[in-house]
Amino acid sequence: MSAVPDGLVAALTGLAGRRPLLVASDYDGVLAPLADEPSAATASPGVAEALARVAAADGVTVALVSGRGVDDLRRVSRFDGPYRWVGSHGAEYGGPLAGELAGRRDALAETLAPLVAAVPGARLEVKPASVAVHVRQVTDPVAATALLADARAAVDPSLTIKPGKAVLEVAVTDADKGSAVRRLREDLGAAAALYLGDDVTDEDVFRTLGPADVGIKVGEGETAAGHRVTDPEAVLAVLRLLGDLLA
Ligand SMILES: O=P(O)(O)OC[C@H]1O[C@H](O[C@H]2O[C@H](CO)[C@@H](O)[C@H](O)[C@H]2O)[C@H](O)[C@@H](O)[C@@H]1O
Repeated sequence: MSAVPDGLVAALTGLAGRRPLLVASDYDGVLAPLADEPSAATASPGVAEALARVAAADGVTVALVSGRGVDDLRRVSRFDGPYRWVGSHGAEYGGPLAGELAGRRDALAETLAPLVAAVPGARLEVKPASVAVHVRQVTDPVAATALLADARAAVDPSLTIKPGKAVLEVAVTDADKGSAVRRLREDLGAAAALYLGDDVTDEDVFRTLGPADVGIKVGEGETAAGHRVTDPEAVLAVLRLLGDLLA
């Protein structure tokens, strides 16, 4: 099977004629293969060039929409282009977050730190608007599942819980990627949008897409996206094809 299924080639061909066009993508598991350590998730070779080519087309805006904080996303991706940077699942939009959130986030980190410290391999990631409990490197699956359940039970139930791949995030804002992409579209007056994502939080975006848009789920699992590709390698093929169609 070709990396880009025929139905998706047709959809991208139609999309390439629309302006203004928003091309938005999640990062981890999409533009970068998943890695054991969050800081080791470097972008797939060729992706930076493919994204830059898409962004160079007239009337096209590329946006990076990540659960990571924007500073972290810039550092780990090493992308450097005329992109819109949306971080912290949409909470960081057009600039850093207000400082008062940091106190609530730090209190949350204090609550979760002892739980994480008690499970070998678990890791606590403190981000601008959330705290993530990672279990990718916990070798005992029972301990991993129990830690995620304990973390959920330990926090104020009014906080926003975001499950993901071997991770549970607790956020001090109720931002979501779907609202962020809707806002991007309004800012740009976009006639159509493309969105690529692989995880639970990306479904908030797929659910907002309309008939003129193209949603692409990367990998397995239930999705509201209209299209699917297998992995980040196939994402590179999609971006290269889109670059050709826009040229
Ligand atoms: O919205 P994304 O750009 O996909 O970011 C989602 C989370 O990605 C990172 O965690 C995930 O990727 C790690 C590196 O591959 C992996 O080790 C971890 O198991 C995954 O859950 C990041 O660390 C989180 O902050 C992001 O929210």
